[in-house]
Amino acid sequence: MDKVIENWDKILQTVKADYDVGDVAFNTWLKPLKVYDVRNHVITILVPSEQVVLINLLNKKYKLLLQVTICEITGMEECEVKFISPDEAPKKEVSSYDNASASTAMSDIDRRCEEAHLNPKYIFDTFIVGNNNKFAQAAALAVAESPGDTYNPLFIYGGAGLGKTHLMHSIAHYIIEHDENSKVLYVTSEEFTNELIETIRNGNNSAMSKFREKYRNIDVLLVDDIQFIIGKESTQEEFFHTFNSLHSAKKQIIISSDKPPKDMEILEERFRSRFEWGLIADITLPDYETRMAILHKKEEMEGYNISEEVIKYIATNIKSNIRELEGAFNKVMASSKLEKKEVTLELAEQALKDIISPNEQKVITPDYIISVVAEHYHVTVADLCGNKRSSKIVMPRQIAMYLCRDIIDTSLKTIGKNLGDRDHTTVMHGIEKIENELKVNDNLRNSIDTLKKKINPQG
Ligand SMILES: Nc1ncnc2c1ncn2[C@@H]1O[C@H](COP(=O)(O)OP(=O)(O)OP(=O)(O)O)[C@@H](O)[C@H]1O
Repeated sequence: MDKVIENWDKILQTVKADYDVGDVAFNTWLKPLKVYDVRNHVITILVPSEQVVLINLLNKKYKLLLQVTICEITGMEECEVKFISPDEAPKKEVSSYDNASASTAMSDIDRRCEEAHLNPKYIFDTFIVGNNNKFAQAAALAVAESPGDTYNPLFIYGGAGLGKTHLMHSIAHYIIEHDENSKVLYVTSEEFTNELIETIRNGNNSAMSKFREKYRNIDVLLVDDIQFIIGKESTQEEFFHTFNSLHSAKKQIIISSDKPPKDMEILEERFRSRFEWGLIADITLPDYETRMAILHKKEEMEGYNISEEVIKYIATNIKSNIRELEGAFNKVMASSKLEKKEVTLELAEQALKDIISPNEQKVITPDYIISVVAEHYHVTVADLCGNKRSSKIVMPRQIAMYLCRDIIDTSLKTIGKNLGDRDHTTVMHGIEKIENELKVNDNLRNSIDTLKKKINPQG
């Protein structure tokens, strides 16, 4: 056990060097893996939840390479590598021996990134730089290299699904990796609001002091989608004081929004001027070359080999949003797997017929709503469509049902079909559950509000 744990970093680095694994593939696939247990030559490896759907790929591409390298480095005669998802890790044992082992294997940096709720895939290495975002990327890197120094605050703005969150997480990852003492906190403005609502509801001073300590006693604060605090008075007030306190202590603040401060019509002047103190960087729509590069990177990271014709078809037709571009790519791949057919132009056209409309009007589909909800709650689309019953998955699943009905009036049957072939009565129950909860739960109302604006910013 100890030998595998002790040498885990070395094992991964050796696989990388000996088998020519590129940086992006390494950071995406190998780096997040943790040793969970070693027994009778079986090495159980914990796969992070976002990658669970891709366990097949790990088995196909990396299992053998890991087995050979583990034997080489530890001197074991033979071993069997087994990948498991966090859900399969037996709960009882996690709290004792194996948990200690797993956390030993997890580096301090990984732990801090996980605590900061950062998506391991959102790093500078996986961010494609094009004409649409090169200024924002350069500004982000400059801030990451010397936080609190040059541009404070950094204000990144742009339309939905264009990479603001990816860039913010990249900054946070970079700072955590390069400064072991830095205290970095990433929140969406929705999380900030919900936490404040909860604190106010508790109604005691110590809860409020705790909240303030959490947000004011840090080195870097990243607040995503600040536009959602507009009009929420207590949240604005609290954020204003948080901002002032951090800024005057020369702590770095990074904010994202869908518009520049000057166009945020009902933003109070005191915020507008503060947001303009530092640097404002925009991200615009990606051009054709950038869309192609993003699809190629996705193809490389997920280990596919798709014809150029199909990639061009997707890049030519999906122009407005990178989240949709990725969604279209995923849909084509899922269709090929489901129908057990090769990825051809014909298959892509068929798979995307609901998304690519002839008159180029933006179409909101149930699939798109499901993907936005999945991303928002840090779960995968496969989780929402699958059978897991943990509350972390059930609630977002019911929210997806509710939003499909509420925004595009999808029939119960179609919602069920899109969410893993569920029965219409299950869907009806899910929707009712959310409707009832909305009557009494401020946090949920706030979250649904945010999701609706994300899905249909013009709505
Ligand atoms: N330049 C890029 N290179 C690679 N992937 C990108 C790039 N820009 C965006 N993406 C991907 O597109 C998806 C959507 O990006 P992201 O969530 O960062 O958008 P956003 O601007 O924060 O959207 P929203 O305003 O709706 O929250 C993510 O999966 C992200 O990794």
